[in-house]
Amino acid sequence: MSLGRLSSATSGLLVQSARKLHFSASTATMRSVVTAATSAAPELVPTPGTMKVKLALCQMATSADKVENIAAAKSAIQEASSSGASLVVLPEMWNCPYSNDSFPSYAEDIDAGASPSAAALAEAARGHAVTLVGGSIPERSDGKLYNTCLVYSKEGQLLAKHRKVHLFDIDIPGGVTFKESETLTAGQAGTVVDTDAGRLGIGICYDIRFPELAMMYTQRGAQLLVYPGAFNTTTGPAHWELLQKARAVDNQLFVATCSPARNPEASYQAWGHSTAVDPFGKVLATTDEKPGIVYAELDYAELEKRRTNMPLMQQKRYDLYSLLDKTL
Ligand SMILES: NC(=O)CC(=O)C(=O)O
Repeated sequence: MSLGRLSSATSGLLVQSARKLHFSASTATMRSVVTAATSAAPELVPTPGTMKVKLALCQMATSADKVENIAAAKSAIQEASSSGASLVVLPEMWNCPYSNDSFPSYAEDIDAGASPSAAALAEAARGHAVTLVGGSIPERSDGKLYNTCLVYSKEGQLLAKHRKVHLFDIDIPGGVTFKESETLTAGQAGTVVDTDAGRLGIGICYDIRFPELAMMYTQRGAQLLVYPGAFNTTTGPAHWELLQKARAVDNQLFVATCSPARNPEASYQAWGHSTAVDPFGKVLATTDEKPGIVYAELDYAELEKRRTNMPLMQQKRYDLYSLLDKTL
């Protein structure tokens, strides 16, 4: 399945769901609402064949020096590959400090071929023959900025580009205040991509808080959800692991996150704790806030096992959920 077809199919799914919601809301009688709701069960795309994958989550130290950050990314990919990883993940915003002051000046135009960060990722993926989920970088496109993740094949071919769809705009007094929307624009589509390391659903950081996105990826047959992310010292201890376990258990698939290491000098204190969770909610591997690489062995046969033991997908009451707001 090509990226284009998967991407447009996924965004098609979004549009389709929106249409269904609109239809239910504008229907006058309960009878017609019931008709709409009973046809709401989504088509489930089967997961691809099973395989075992060695995953590496590169919790890089990042600084204000882009050249240094690119060199650090290359060296982390090389180390991960030398340790036998076939799937390598980088953190959110690995080429710059995580701040609205930095995003515009570090942004690169990927589509115009003017992106030293993207060129380095392609070269490293090809040179070390790894599937690479290249964290994210600020992308400039048509006068707008996006928080963008690039996925490369082991031949160095760009397979997918995911722009963070849920921007991180929060205000927790005494904790953390951040408004990505001051500089960034939200992406408009989800991303499911077939790779040599399985079918991946891609989200970036705050995207993990939205179960609907993960659920749609699951319906498209994803085996692993990958979230490059930079939670912080307020939300990290409270929600980081909880959300990963929740997405894994709700959807009975693997979840992986990759954070930058904490930089005590930075205005934004990243939580770190890059983690891999299995379909039963078990933490396979994790770390603290310091730089390092987290490795995990993923066996996609686990999805089938857990989904047979506990057939949640078949037991869902799609016929009921969209009626709850009418009947409660
Ligand atoms: N940085 C993010 O996008 C998300 C985050 O820190 C949180 O959800 O908490």
